[in-house]
Amino acid sequence: MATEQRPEPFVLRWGIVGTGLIASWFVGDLVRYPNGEKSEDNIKHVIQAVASCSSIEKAESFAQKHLAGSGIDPQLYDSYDKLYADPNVDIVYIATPHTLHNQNALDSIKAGKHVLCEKPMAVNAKQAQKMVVAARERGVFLMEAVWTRFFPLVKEFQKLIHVDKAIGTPKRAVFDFGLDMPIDKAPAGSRLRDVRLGAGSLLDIGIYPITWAALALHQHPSRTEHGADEEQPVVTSSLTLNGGADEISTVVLNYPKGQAQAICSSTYLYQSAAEFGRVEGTEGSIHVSGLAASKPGSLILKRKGEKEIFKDFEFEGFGFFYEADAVARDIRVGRKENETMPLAETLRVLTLIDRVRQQNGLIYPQDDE
Ligand SMILES: NC(=O)C1=CN([C@@H]2O[C@H](COP(=O)(O)OP(=O)(O)OC[C@H]3O[C@@H](n4cnc5c(N)ncnc54)[C@H](OP(=O)(O)O)[C@@H]3O)[C@@H](O)[C@H]2O)C=CC1
Ligand SMILES: O=C1OC[C@@H](O)[C@H](O)[C@H]1O
Repeated sequence: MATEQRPEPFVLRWGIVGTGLIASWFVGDLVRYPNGEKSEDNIKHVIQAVASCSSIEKAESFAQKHLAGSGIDPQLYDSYDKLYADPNVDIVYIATPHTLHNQNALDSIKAGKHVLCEKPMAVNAKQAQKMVVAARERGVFLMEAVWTRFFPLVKEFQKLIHVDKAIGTPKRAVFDFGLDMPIDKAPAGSRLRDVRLGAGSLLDIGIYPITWAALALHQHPSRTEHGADEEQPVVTSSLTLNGGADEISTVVLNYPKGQAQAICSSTYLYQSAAEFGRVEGTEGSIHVSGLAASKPGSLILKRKGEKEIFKDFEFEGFGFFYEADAVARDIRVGRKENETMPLAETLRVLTLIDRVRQQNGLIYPQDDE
């Protein structure tokens, strides 16, 4: 009797730049299923290298804490440049504060590496545009790591709205991301407080409600097949600044073509309710709950005159494997950008955020560069 052979997996070798909070969540998820158990597509992620710009000890301690026992033994570096030069690294995951993303990505691209860059891809659209041009010229993959877009719940959310038309025509979206971590309590020099590192709730967490508004009101799930509606909404906004960084943001988006509006808010002063957002349409509404707007866990579909439908999407881990698998699928076939998080969408959202910042005098030192 012939034994069934599992085909060789597609192996993607990651280089991790920065050893802070998000890097630990990301690698934790990737080593959770080291042999592609979670992957539908026979993909295997390997943490090939980890670099800390602080010290080799910091890289060692990161690997010890987050990779020990996983069977993965990454190459450790005390500089990002050494990691970019490592021929065994296929893709660089940039997990540094916002204002460093631009330089880290340009350096990675120059070294011929694919790049997955944490959100926001840059502090402004001008910087992001330079990154896009550099990646295209070098012929490497580039994506902003808006991981939320890759969750099965989000795919279902978009299908319900745009394919099934379950709530009729979507008219209004209200999404909030609040965290109880006031700027005054953040350590001096931390990325949450220091404007030189891009501090402020809008760039850090306000980006998610703006994402939800787009998903709800104007983005078809299979954009390239059906043609993207790139309508840039009219923006009205208000920011409350503390020490030059915004602690509260409210952004109202008006989509004249769709006769629809969104209210997107963020704050560092208060934890959002579990139900962090809803979209209302002519026939009903969809309510989304979870740990935060970045990590939704369940949704409720309420259709007028019908029983509510609750859908649970909980899973183990943070869920970064959905994003990582999507990136691997692209790289496996030579795609240079991702359909779910296209570069045009990164630029559109950052242009919108630039507008909000202009309206409210939120300036970062890097805006002059
Ligand atoms: N997708 C998501 O859900 C999340 C995304 N993020 C994004 O990830 C990025 C990093 O956030 P987070 O992990 O919370 O940040 P941390 O401050 O925890 O970590 C950032 C790391 O970047 C490196 N770094 C390089 N230069 C500096 C510098 N001048 N100051 C501080 N750190 C520096 C350090 O690593 P080393 O010294 O080892 O080089 C540091 O540990 C942000 O852009 C954020 O928006 C953050 C949290 C969640
Ligand atoms: O999901 C998140 O939660 C915590 C924030 O500081 C982070 O940047 C964001 O992406």
